[in-house]
Amino acid sequence: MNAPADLPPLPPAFVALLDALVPPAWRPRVDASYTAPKAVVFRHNPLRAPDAAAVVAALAPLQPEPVAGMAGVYRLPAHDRQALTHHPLVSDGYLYLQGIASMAAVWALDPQPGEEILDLAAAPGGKTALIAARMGNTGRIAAVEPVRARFFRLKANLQRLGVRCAQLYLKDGAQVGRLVPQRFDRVLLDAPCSSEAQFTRLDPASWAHWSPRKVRASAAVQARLLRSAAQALKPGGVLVYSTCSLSPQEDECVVDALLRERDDLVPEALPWPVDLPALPGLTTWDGAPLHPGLALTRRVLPTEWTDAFFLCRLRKRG
Ligand SMILES: C[S@@+](CC[C@H](N)C(=O)[O-])C[C@H]1O[C@@H](n2cnc3c(N)ncnc32)[C@H](O)[C@@H]1O
Repeated sequence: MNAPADLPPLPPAFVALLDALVPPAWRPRVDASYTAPKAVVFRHNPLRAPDAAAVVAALAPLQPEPVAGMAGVYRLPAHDRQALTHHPLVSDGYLYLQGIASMAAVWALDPQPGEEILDLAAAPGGKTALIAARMGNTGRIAAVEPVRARFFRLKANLQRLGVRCAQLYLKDGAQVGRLVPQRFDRVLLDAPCSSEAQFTRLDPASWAHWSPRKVRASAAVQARLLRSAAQALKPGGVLVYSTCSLSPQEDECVVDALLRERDDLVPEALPWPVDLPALPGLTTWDGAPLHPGLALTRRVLPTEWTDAFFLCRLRKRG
């Protein structure tokens, strides 16, 4: 493998973002995460088989390590990724590869059996399936995805994973709040974003479509979707907003704009299942103050086993 110095550098504008956001104590670990493949995190799918230990034992000779604090979640070294990805237990839906921060978004949503949940940007369906698992396939999930090819992938994934409580809608999520205002107990908006979490110096194609302009365009889409998400939420309900972007314009700034528009939403602390490398959200950016409650949001840092992720939980006043 190439030494880090021989790998292509990250885009300068992105390095400037890391300079602004990542404290010096974290920086070597964050920088190293861009130069080596990551550990593989996956979860047992209780909708296919109830006993996680029995399913995971059948992975032998692979020897996953349980992730402390998250029942049914495991980790394997990066070199086992191919073997796991092509394993029949994965293709048959008993196990699902999913980043730990991605799972934490569903922990933050905290769906309860029997509730009505909106998943406003659902494909390929990893979070929809985890919501269904947390609800024991009871209640109802409305899963929205406007991109046709991704919609059918969502449908196939949910079938493979044994999800029976989801109804799928091929639709622009920005319209949903207007069509069904104050309908859902909980709303997840895992928004389309500039996907900065996917950057790796091992593959410069990972940032080929990224630019500060793309960040601005993503932020505009996110703002429309978040407004719709807030409108679709019942009084007293919980809204989780997440992105796999590090840019504050796509994260705190989008939430800040919503909190300026509506005074019925309150940031809440995230139920945090596991010791993740994360920082509190920003309360200033680019010289401007942001809503102080944004300190309760979390920015998961990219490390050897985590991807960058932003998580925010809001409660609508009852
Ligand atoms: C980050 S991905 C969602 C990942 C998904 N929540 C999961 O865990 O598998 C964002 C999704 O939003 C979809 N999307 C893009 N524009 C949208 C819109 N206007 N309304 C709803 N979803 C949209 C994208 O096609 C993409 O599938």
